[in-house]
Amino acid sequence: MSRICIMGGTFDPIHYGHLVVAEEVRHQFGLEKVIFIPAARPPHKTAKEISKPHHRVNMARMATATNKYFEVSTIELEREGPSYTIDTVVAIQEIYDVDKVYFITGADAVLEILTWKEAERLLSICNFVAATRPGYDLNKLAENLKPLPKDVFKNIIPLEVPALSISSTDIRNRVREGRSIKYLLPEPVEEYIRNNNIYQGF
Ligand SMILES: Nc1ncnc2c1ncn2[C@@H]1O[C@H](COP(=O)(O)OP(=O)(O)OP(=O)(O)O)[C@@H](O)[C@H]1O
Ligand SMILES: O=C(O)c1ccc[n+]([C@@H]2O[C@H](COP(=O)([O-])O)[C@@H](O)[C@H]2O)c1
Repeated sequence: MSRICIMGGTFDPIHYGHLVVAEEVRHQFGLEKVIFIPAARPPHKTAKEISKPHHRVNMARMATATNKYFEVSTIELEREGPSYTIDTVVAIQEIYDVDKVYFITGADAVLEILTWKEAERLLSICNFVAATRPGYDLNKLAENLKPLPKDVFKNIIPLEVPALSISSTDIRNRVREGRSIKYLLPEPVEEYIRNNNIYQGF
């Protein structure tokens, strides 16, 4: 039975914050594969702010090309409607014949998980890794997720990762304002953003 992990995100664009979290989880849990899954329509974000899926997929592919454990799946782009994680996890479990997948979130996302579709069921079929992220306090996890039964809450595994105060929002703002994005994301992605004029009009 394979041990695989999903890193879901809007990835607009993918950056070193995502990559360092994914690599840390892969190594700590001895996972065979990390599948980056760009969301077609992230449930909590409005469509007009988001770049076209093919750009986000291309950037994710470039960023992950040098890590043999990383791959990118377009599974959420092939589905209609909002990209709910519960649907993705169930589909991945069927495709890979895994018992429980690991799903990675940063602290900001996991602190809001009770607003996700079928949160309790999702947490009971997954191992959820909650990575530390600068600006968000994982110590609030127990307080925020108090309504969850204890045996479900225990499926959330907090993990300290090297702190990178990088966000896609900041990168988009920098591009729009003509500021440098060097060293915040892999060079091929930086070049792709430049060549395709992404984020200029955001
Ligand atoms: N610097 C970071 N450190 C830890 N986790 C992160 C970091 N950046 C993103 N993540 C996590 O990666 C996942 C995907 O994030 P997402 O693609 O929305 O990036 P983002 O930088 O948060 O984007 P935006 O600024 O547009 O909201 C989320 O679970 C998020 O918490
Ligand atoms: O399933 C949900 O209801 C749900 C609600 C919000 C976010 N998510 C997922 O969480 C991941 C990170 O989301 P985001 O918006 O921070 O990029 C991404 O894979 C989203 O599809 C999922």
